Amino acid sequence: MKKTPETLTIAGSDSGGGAGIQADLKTFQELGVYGTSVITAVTAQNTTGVSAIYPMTIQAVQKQLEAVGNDFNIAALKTGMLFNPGIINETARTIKQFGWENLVVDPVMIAKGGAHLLQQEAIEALKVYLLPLALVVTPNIPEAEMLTGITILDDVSRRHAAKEILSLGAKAVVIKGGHGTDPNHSEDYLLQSTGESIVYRSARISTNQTHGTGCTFAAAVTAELAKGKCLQEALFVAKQFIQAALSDPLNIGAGHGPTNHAAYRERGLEEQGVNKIEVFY
Ligand SMILES: Nc1ncnc2c1ncn2[C@@H]1O[C@H](COP(=O)(O)OP(=O)(O)O)[C@@H](O)[C@H]1O
Ligand SMILES: Cc1ncc(COP(=O)(O)OP(=O)(O)O)c(N)n1
Repeated sequence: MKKTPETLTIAGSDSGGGAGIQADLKTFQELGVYGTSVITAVTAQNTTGVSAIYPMTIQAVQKQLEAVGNDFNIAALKTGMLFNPGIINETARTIKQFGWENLVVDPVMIAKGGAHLLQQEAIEALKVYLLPLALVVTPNIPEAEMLTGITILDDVSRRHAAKEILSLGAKAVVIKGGHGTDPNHSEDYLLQSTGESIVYRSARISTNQTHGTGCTFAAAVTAELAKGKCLQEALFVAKQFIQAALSDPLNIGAGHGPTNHAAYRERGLEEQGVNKIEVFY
């Protein structure tokens, strides 16, 4: 009997479909896993920005988590926009209750247009309650800076920030390079609690179709973990997936358009040219 791995995303809804729950479910589907979802907030959002945020009540989050936990066999899960300390506490409590492993924490804080998707006072709750449960945390550069107070200017400060995040209890951290200053490359830096580090480097694609890159990347990692890949392999596939999604733009909307979630499946595993991923140990 065919057994499709079951996954969960705990995140906000993006009415524009490029980030949040919508990006996660599309990515899960593309990578061949079954996706369930717990919605933490509804955002009114399109490619030009976020115009309103409606957080769910803690009870609404709790009921969704229970419904999923009582019926599905979650092989891997991710968190995205969690918005406030109450939702974070409830999420952490339930993850422990159901014994869910393979947790990918994408510490979503600020959308591209500047909207705050995490309250300032929730950063502490994220650090104290959620990060210690994570198999991997996937901050972008500004999020890593907010979590640590360290300004990331070069490889040394990036490693320093990664170490600081590991000290909060996560087993691994990937500081993503989309906000980096290298005009030619985007580098994602993995540091594991074992001390092992890997750099995943791709060509930087010149495009404004970048809405939801972080959500899509973390969802791809989650899908691959659910299929039984180790973290290092899951990150490699996720980097390939996002590179394909960026290099074949859909050109939708007037602002930062969504990435193309179908590109990886449609174009296959192109490992040359713009889709080449280099790995440095
Ligand atoms: N212009 C780009 N070209 C190539 N890869 C990119 C580009 N922008 C982002 N990425 C990749 O997308 C993923 C998400 O990174 P990032 O944009 O830093 O996250 P976020 O969306 O959370 O801000 C990473 O794998 C990063 O390397
Ligand atoms: C509902 C929702 N969740 C997360 C985000 C942020 O997504 P991200 O992948 O970091 O992409 P950008 O906002 O930076 O494009 C969001 N916008 N909405």
